[in-house]
Amino acid sequence: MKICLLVIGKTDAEFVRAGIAEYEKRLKYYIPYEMKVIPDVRNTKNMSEIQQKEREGELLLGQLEAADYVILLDEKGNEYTSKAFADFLAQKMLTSMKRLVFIIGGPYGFSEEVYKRANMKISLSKMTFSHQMVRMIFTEQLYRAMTILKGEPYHHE
Ligand SMILES: C[S@@+](CC[C@H](N)C(=O)[O-])C[C@H]1O[C@@H](n2cnc3c(N)ncnc32)[C@H](O)[C@@H]1O
Repeated sequence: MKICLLVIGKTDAEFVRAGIAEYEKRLKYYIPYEMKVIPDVRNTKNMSEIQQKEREGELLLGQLEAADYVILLDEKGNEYTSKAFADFLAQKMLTSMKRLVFIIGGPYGFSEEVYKRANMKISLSKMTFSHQMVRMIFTEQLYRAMTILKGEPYHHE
């Protein structure tokens, strides 16, 4: 199984880029992983919030394959402990699933079409993070999950 993280727009802040790069490097020892960046539509046209969400939604859906299991990172999703999230990933790895796709929304969240396509929603907290920060926090949680599954000490440090 491969894990794909779909995000919208380049990572602007250098400290976020550095954090993502660090956890991506570590994660790749455990599982095939890639972060795919969808172009930020804000820079191309003067769009309303709804138009932007819909266009981003079309671009996100265009990246998906029919067999993908799609999980939205969303404040209104189910909350997991890191251990429960690791167990969830372990279950998915036991199946014949080829690709598990996590998606982080843009500044205004997801369009209705994206919500309809999703298999589930996961919340990292009840608080709202910037879509840029979420990519770093989530990459760290993926890495943490892998170390939990391998019984490595990172989770307790
Ligand atoms: C600034 S937030 C968008 C907030 C928007 N008002 C909404 O209703 O979703 C941008 C993206 O970051 C992600 N995000 C922010 N906080 C999150 C959290 N606590 N848990 C999971 N994802 C979060 C979501 O993917 C969200 O679409």
